[in-house]
Parts: sequence; C-alpha cells; structure tokens
Amino acid sequence: MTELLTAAQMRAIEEAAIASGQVTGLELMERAGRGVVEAIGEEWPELRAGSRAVVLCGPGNNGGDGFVVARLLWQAGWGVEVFLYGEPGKLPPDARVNYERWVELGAVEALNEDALFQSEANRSLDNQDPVVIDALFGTGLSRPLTQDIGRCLSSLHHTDGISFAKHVSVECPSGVCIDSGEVLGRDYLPTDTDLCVTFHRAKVGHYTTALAQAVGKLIVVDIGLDRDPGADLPEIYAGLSAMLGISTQAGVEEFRAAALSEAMEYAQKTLVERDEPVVLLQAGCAEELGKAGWTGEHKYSYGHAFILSGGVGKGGAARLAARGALRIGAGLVTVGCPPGALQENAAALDAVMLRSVADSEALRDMLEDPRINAIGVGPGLGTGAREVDLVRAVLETSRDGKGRGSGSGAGTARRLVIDADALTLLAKDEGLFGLLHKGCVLTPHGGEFARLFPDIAERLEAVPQTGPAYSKVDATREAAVRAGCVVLFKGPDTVIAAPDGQCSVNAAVYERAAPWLATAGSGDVLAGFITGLLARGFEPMQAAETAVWLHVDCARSFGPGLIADDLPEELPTVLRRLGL
Ligand SMILES: NC(=O)C1=CN([C@@H]2O[C@H](COP(=O)(O)OP(=O)(O)OC[C@H]3O[C@@H](n4cnc5c(N)ncnc54)[C@H](O)[C@@H]3O)[C@@H](O)[C@H]2O)[C@@H](O)CC1
Ligand SMILES: [K+]
Repeated sequence: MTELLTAAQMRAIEEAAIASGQVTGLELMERAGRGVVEAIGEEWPELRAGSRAVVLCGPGNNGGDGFVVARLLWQAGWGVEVFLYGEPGKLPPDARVNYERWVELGAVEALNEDALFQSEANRSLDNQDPVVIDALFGTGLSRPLTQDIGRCLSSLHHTDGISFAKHVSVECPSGVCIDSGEVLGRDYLPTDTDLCVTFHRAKVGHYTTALAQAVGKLIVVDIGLDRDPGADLPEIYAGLSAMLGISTQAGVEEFRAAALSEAMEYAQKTLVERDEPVVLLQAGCAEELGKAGWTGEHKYSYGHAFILSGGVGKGGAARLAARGALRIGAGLVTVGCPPGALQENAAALDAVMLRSVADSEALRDMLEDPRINAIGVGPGLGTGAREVDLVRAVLETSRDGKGRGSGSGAGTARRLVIDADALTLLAKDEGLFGLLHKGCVLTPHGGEFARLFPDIAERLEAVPQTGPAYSKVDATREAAVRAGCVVLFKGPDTVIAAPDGQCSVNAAVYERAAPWLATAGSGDVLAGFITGLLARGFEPMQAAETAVWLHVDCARSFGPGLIADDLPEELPTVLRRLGL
C-alpha cells in the first residue's frame, strides 16, 4: 500500500530529515530538479541537446526546483529561457542559491503574458516549440493565483495561445491545492499537463479526479527520503545528538528523554503523532481475499448474504447486487422481494435463492435466522413507508448482540451495506440515521452524500480560497465519524473512511482509468461485492476497500462496452489473475 501525503506531512518529513543532518535542503532541491530532468529524458528520449525549454519559476522552493531544472537542461545542451514570478531578493535561501547559479548561465525575465508572447515570437524563427516547465507553485500554494499568473498559465495551450511541445509540472499544475486537488478560487481550469513530477510520495490531491484529469502521467521521484519515517527516528535522534555534540550513548539517551531540541520535538510530533495515513489502494488489498481463504468445505462457512429487492419491475438492481455477492464468494445469497415480484425474480435467478418478504414483520421473522450474516439494502428498494419499516427492521436486528451469523464471528453485529434508496431514506429520517452502527457500510455517490450530509457537502462544494482546501478525504472522514460507520464516497476517486480515522483512496485514474465503469447498475454490483465480502467475514473497512478495488479491476479487465451485468461475470478472470 502506498501512503498519500498532505503538503504538511511532506514538509514535516523534509524538515525532519534536514534537521537530523541526514540531508540538506539544497541537496533535496538538486535531487528534485535532477529527477524532473531525468523524467523528461525517460519520457521523451527524442528530446536531447538542441531542444528548447521555457522554465516558469515561482517565488518559493518550487521555483528553486525550476532553477535547478533550467541549469541541468542548459548543461545538457538545451536552449533554456527562464521567467520568474516574484523578486529574486525574496526567494527562500535554497531557491536563491539556485537562482544565483542559473544567472551565471543565462537570463531571467519577469513573468507576464507579454513576455511569454514575445519569447514565442522570437522563437518562431527556428520553428521549434519548447517544453514548458511549470515550477511556479507546489505544496506551498496558499491562495488563488492572481489574474496575471492565471492568464499566463491559461495562455499555455496546445491548440491555441502560445504553442509548445510538452508541458511538465513540477509537483503539480500551479494553482492547484495539492491536498484537495482543487484549483484555489476555482476561476480557471488547471493547465493540461503531459507529465507531472512529484517528490518522495504522491500527494492526496494527485489522486483526485479534478487534478488527475489535467495530468497525462504522474511520476514520483525518489529524493532519498524513501524510508519508513518511524524507522528513521533513531537516526534522527542520532543526527540531532551529533549536531549538538552529544557523543556517548548515555548522553544520547538523556537527550532523547529530555527532548531538548525543538527540531526533535518537531520530528516526534509530526512523524509519530501524525494523523492516520491516507492509503492509496493497490493490488495488495485483493490479497486479503487470499488471506481470508477462498475455498472451503461448507457453503455456510462463507456466510449467507441477503439482498432486499423492490417490487414488480424494480428487481434488476437487487439481482445485480445478488449476482455480485455470489460471485465474490458468499456461500449463499438470497433475494427477498414482495410476494408480487416473486414470479419476475424466479424467472431471472438460478443460483441465487428467493424469499417472499411481505412486510417488515415477515422480514424480522426471517432475520431470526442467525446464519444470515450480511445484508445489502437499497438497490431498487423504493422509498415508501413499507421500505422505511424494512430498513428500520434491518438496522434494529443487526445491532450488537442480535443476528449473529456464523461467518461474522461471535459477539459482532450483523454487517450491512446501505446503498441507493436506503440512503435516501436515512437522509429523510433522523431516527433511522441514529440506528447506524459500526457494522454498516454506507455507499453514497455525490448526490446521496449531499442528501445525507448536507452541511459537509456544502463545505466541500464551497469555492476554496485558502490552502489547504477542505477535500473529499476530509469530507468522507467527517461523514464516517458522524455516521459511526464506514463511508464509501463513490466516484472515479472513491474515498473510504472509518470512524477511527482509517482512510483510503481507490483512484480509477491514470493507468487505472475505467471511464466505462460509469454505467447504469455498476453501483448495485459494488454494493453486492461488499455484501458478499461481509458475508465471508471481512471487516467493514476491509470489505469496502477490497470490493471497490476489484470492481475497478473487473471494469478494466472487461474493457469498453462494459455493462453492469458483465462485472460479476468478469470477477473469476480477475481473481484467477490474482492467483486466488
Ligand atoms: N522543502 C524542501 O526541502 C523541498 C521542496 N521542494 C519543492 O518546494 C516546493 C515547496 O516549496 P514552498 O514551500 O516554498 O512552496 P511553493 O514554492 O509552492 O510556494 C510558496 C511561495 O509562494 C507564495 N504563494 C503561495 N500562493 C501564492 C499565490 N497564489 N500567489 C502568489 N504567491 C503565492 C508563498 O507566499 C511562498 O512565497 C515543493 O512543492 C517542491 O517543489 C523540493 O525542492 C524538494 C525539497
Ligand atoms: K508547479
């Protein structure tokens, strides 16, 4: 699993490494700049000596990286023009050093739109479009771009405005808040970037839809900080002790105990006591399936998933969910529907069992069966008074001490997936919302999320004016705390959060993009996948993470032309490929 960092965490890691004496800021900047140049070389080997670059440098260390890039490209024989936004005298120390190093080699012009157009006019003589390097703002963006900078960036477009061969962003496209992926001020679109080079770890914002849509390819460059920060602590202590001239082991111990150094306190605070990390889901999460055991002796050992269906003509969504639950390995799957819909469902279901559920009393009777250990409720359910009673029955009978199923382990509540119409009902009825418990997984899309958590959604929708902006990660975490259960906030950048702060991102972007997954019924299958894994005994967070990861993998494995019915059918291929 890869940890995604916030700007503050990245800063803390860098500062602690610098404070420990492990590395200097200047060395980190040199590695960052070199990483950008190497990434350009690897991406476009045809660009070599004689190529041209326009480097846009900002007033902070992102600009410092830009000056390193300019120098290294110049040394490699490129023609390089450098523009600076800001005053050289106000550059932070490391950026200033690299500015000075560059001015020994070439000129620095003040950045404005006229200067960019003038430079293009001069260039048109040799008819060679440059690579534009955007090193204006990185993790330090704190407010919206001024109009003049916004105009400069907007003028850089492949098709109109100033022409260039490639666009490279250092850390991120400037103007984007790296914690949220949002353009601060939201008054222009992030410039399309062919290559975005970031350092040490990808940041949370890199995996949000808005930013990922603007970036062709993301490369993470190792700048020598790539060790477990926790594991580095002894070295940090040792480095700090050495800096202060404490040489004996006893002295070092005393120093640690006294926590005298501000830098050490900083390292402790930021590296040890930081928030739960945000994890990017990768192939490893599906290995949990393997750990949970895939084959078994008895169908009940893989649990019994129950999916509640709507009335006549409304059963398709529940059937998709049921098929998903079955394919992902629930031992038994039953669809419960109103008596009038039995015939329709019977005609469409084989391996999935069918039960008539006339009303909530019938449902409560049925849920006396302790083997039913996971329930999926919501797809195609309906939102009338009968359905309110059904959802209440499901929630009430699944709280602690009730409805214990064989697969969910003694003493734990029956696990639930609450999706679609059931989410709408929860949003309308505080009493129902109050029945949520830690065995539930809520799976809202944007509209459902806004109905359930209107104030949180409003905060997320508000135009961000300062960085770091409130992000989908923040919103999902807050929602999970309020609901007291796992919340899976859907989208190409699905965020999953638990009330204890665990959080992960399943990003169907970059090389995992699957735009064809946005098809009717795909959410119903996802609800079924999660329900099936809960029946198998997965914990709610783990079930949600694994299901959403496999869901995207099924879509990618099938490819364009996918319809929701294909998703469960693709699962065996995906599981086989995973060696399960
Ligand atoms: N700290 C380090 O040691 C390293 C930093 N690196 C680079 O440094 C970047 C972070 O540097 P900084 O923290 O200096 O931040 P930035 O360079 O991203 O920007 C900060 C500067 O921009 C100003 N600013 C923010 N928003 C503005 C706006 N809308 N309009 C005008 N000015 C604005 C701030 O006042 C500050 O002067 C990283 O993204 C990375 O590119 C790398 O060199 C690796 C090492
Ligand atoms: K940038």
